[in-house]
Amino acid sequence: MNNALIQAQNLSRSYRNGREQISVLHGLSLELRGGEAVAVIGPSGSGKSTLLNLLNGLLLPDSGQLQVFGRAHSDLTENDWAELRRTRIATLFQDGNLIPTLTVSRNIAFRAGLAGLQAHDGEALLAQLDIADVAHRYPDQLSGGQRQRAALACAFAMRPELILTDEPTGSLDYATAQRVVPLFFDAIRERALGALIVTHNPELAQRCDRILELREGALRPWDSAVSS
Ligand SMILES: Nc1ncnc2c1ncn2[C@@H]1O[C@H](COP(=O)(O)OP(=O)(O)OP(=O)(O)O)[C@@H](O)[C@H]1O
Repeated sequence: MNNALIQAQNLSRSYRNGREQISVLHGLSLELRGGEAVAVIGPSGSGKSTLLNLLNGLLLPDSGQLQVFGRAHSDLTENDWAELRRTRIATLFQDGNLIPTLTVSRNIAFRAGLAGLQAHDGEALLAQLDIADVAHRYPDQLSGGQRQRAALACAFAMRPELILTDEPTGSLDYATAQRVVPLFFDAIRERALGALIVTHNPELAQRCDRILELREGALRPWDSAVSS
């Protein structure tokens, strides 16, 4: 049985800027299974954000096939995508996705609530990520690293099956990253999540099951000898 969370074949996506057409992705293929962490690296402007946004339904491909949880993108309505983002796909961007008017605990409870869950493990998540002491604070009262860990706790609180993330450790100092990276991977493995991790952090990339490079519009297995 094929248990791929994502299957993409020959995807292409371009943008139009006035009369200029920018072809960003062309002939991109990808398969991601539950329990698998895949790192995506690539130069600035290569289309990494575009790819994440195709996979969470915020952008549509121009052509190609995309299946998410076994469903063809052409069969998914905007409501279906919204439901997937609420319950099954967590997207975690560098600047976090916290609601500024809610404390950290309430952000977690809210995120879990959207997925129809109660945040039973909210306190445990905060303790694991070493931010229990700031649970009562609002996002603008946190450091960049604390905010990023709070956003991570929110992403896990919704118990996603797929996590799409852009530099999940980008705002963390070295010591905090050393602590948070193993927790991040423990959470992925324990929950058998599929994770697509856009990163420039070699340590994070090396911990993934595969490293793919986005170059000239498509994903290829990363070859450090060629890329260096
Ligand atoms: N809304 C848009 N309209 C026009 N061009 C866009 C749009 N969004 C992105 N682009 C262009 O598409 C290309 C890919 O952008 P994208 O943000 O996906 O790259 P990236 O690999 O995530 O870059 P970075 O690492 O710098 O964040 C870039 O040339 C960018 O200028």
